[in-house]
Amino acid sequence: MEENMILVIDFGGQYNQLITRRVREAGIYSELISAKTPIEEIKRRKPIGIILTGGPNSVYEENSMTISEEVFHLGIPVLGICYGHQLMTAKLGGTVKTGSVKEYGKTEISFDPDSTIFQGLEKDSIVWMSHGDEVVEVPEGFKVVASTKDCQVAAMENNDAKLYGLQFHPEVKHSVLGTEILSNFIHKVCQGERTWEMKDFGAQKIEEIKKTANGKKVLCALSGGVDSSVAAVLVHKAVGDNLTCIFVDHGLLRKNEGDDVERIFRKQFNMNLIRVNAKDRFLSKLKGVEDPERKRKIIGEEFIRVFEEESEKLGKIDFLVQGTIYPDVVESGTDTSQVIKSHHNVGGLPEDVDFELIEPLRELFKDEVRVLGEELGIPHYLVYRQPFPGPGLGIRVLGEVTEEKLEIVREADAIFREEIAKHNLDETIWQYFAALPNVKSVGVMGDGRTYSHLIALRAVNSTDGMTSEWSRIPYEVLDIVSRRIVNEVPGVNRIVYDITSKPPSTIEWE
Ligand SMILES: Nc1ncnc2c1ncn2[C@@H]1O[C@H](COP(=O)(O)OP(=O)(O)OP(=O)(O)O)[C@@H](O)[C@H]1O
Ligand SMILES: O=c1[nH]c(=O)c2[nH+]cn([C@@H]3O[C@H](COP(=O)(O)O)[C@@H](O)[C@H]3O)c2[nH]1
Ligand SMILES: NC(=O)CC[C@H](N)C(=O)O
Ligand SMILES: [Mg+2]
Repeated sequence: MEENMILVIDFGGQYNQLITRRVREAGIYSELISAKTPIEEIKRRKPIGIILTGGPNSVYEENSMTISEEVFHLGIPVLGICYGHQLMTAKLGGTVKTGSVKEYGKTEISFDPDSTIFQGLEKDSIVWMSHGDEVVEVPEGFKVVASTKDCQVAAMENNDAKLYGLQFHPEVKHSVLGTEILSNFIHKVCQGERTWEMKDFGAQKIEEIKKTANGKKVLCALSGGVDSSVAAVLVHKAVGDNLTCIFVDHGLLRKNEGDDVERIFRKQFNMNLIRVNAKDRFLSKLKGVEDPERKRKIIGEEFIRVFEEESEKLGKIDFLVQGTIYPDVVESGTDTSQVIKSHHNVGGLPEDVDFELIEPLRELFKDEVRVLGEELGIPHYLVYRQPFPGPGLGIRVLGEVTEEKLEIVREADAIFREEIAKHNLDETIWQYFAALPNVKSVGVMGDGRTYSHLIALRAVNSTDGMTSEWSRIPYEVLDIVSRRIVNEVPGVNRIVYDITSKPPSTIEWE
C-alpha cells in the first residue's frame, strides 16, 4: 500500500482526473475514487490528505452526491474544490445558495496572504471559476480567505481542523497560482514528500499488454492522430507483427487526409496497415440524422462493425486497441460525471462489441500522451499535430450530414489550415478548424442577392482539451481567410469567428 498518498474523491466534475495528475506532478501518488466509496475504505487507505472534487450537483438538491461527515473529523487534512467546498460547508453547518451571479472562466481574486492555503503568494491573482452556487455563510471555526467581485467566500479555511475550501479550480492551468496553492496543501498542510515519478509508464504498459495479448493477434484502430499513433507504437513494442492497424476512411476526413495518413504511416512505421474505404456505408447510416448524440453513436457503432468485418477476414481477432484518453472517458459520462458528449470510442460504442479492448492511454491527458510519444521515438511533427476527432467532419457539419455540406466545410477548413501554416501560426494554436453551423443568411455578391451558408472558424489554445481559450489570431490573417473562403468556396457568403472558451462552450460544436 502506498504510504505517501492523497485520495481524490470524485463528485463528477470534469477536471477530477486532472487533480490527481497535479498531485502526482507534485511528487505524491494519488488516485481518483468514487464518492460512493465507503468511509471505512477511505480510512483503510490511510491517505495523508483528501481532496473533494467539483461536480454538477447542487448540495441543497435532493439526492445530490454526498459523503459521510466523518471524513471531516478523521484528523486528515481535507481540501474541498468547488462542489467539494460547498459540500464541506453544508455538512459542517454553513449555508450554500444559488449565487446571484454565476462565474465562469477567468476571474480576478484577492487572497489573504496570512492564510495557510495562500501563504507565500501574491495577494491579487486570476483563478478559473465554473459555478452557479456559492457559500454564503461559512461553518463555525472557518474564516474567509479569498473573495472575488461576485463571490464573497471564494475560499475558506479552518486551520485547527486542517479543512480548506476553494470555490475556484486550482487544478486548471488558467488559475495562475493553482500549482502553488495545491503545493501549499500537499507539501505544507499534508507534509507530503516527493516520492513518486511518472517514470517507466510506457515500459509498464508494454509488460501488461504482453501478458494480456499472450502471443495472440491484435487489431489497432488507427486514425493517424496522436493518440492512436502512440498507442500503436506502444502495442507494437509489446506484440510486434501480431499487430495489424486498421485505418478507416469514413468519408468524414479532411481534405487529402486519407492519402496523407496512409503515406506517412507506411513511410514512418514498419507495421501492418489496412486502409478501409467505408464512405458510402457511413454516409448512408447518417442520412436524415440531425441529433448530435445519435450521429456520434451511429459513427461509433459503424467503426466497430468495420473492425469486426476486418477481424473476420484475418481469422478472428480478439483484441482491439484504441487510442482512448481520459477526456474521451470523462466527457462520455462515468459513474458520477454527466455525459457532455459521447466520444465515438467510449460512449458511442455499441453494446455488443465483440472485442476485448486494449486502451493503454486511458488514464492520460493529451500532453502526457505527447511526452510518452516522444519517449517512444515518434517524430515531433507527428506527436504535435493538432487533434482531429474520430467522428470527423460528421460533427463539424451541424445537423444532417450531406455530401454537399461536407464538401463546403472540407474546402473551407483546407483554406483556414493553409493560411494558418503560411503565417507560421500552426505551432502556437492547439486546434483550429472550420465548422458549418447549418445556418443560411443573406448576402450580396456581384450586385446579386445570395442566400448561402455560414462558416464558423474555431481556433483554441489548450494543454489537454479539458479547458480552452480562443486563440487571438491576428485580424489580418482572419481577414485573408474570410475573403478566400467566400471567394473560393461556392455556397458560402459569411464567416464568423468563435470567441468562446471552454467552459462554457466545448471545442467542437457538436
Ligand atoms: N479514421 C479512423 N480509423 C480508425 N480508427 C480511428 C479513426 N478515427 C479514430 N479512430 C480511433 O478512435 C480513437 C479516438 O480518436 P481520437 O481522434 O480521439 O484520437 P486520435 O485520432 O488517435 O488522436 P487525435 O486526438 O490526435 O486526433 C483513436 O485513437 C483510434 O483508436
Ligand atoms: O476522438 C474523438 N472522438 C470524439 O467523439 C470527439 N469529440 C471531440 N473530440 C476532441 O476532443 C477534444 C475536446 O473536444 P470538446 O471540447 O468538443 O469536447 C477536441 O480536441 C475534440 O476535437 C473527440 N475526439
Ligand atoms: N464546478 C462545480 O463543482 C460546480 C458546483 C455546483 N454544481 C455549482 O454550480 O456551483
Ligand atoms: Mg483523431
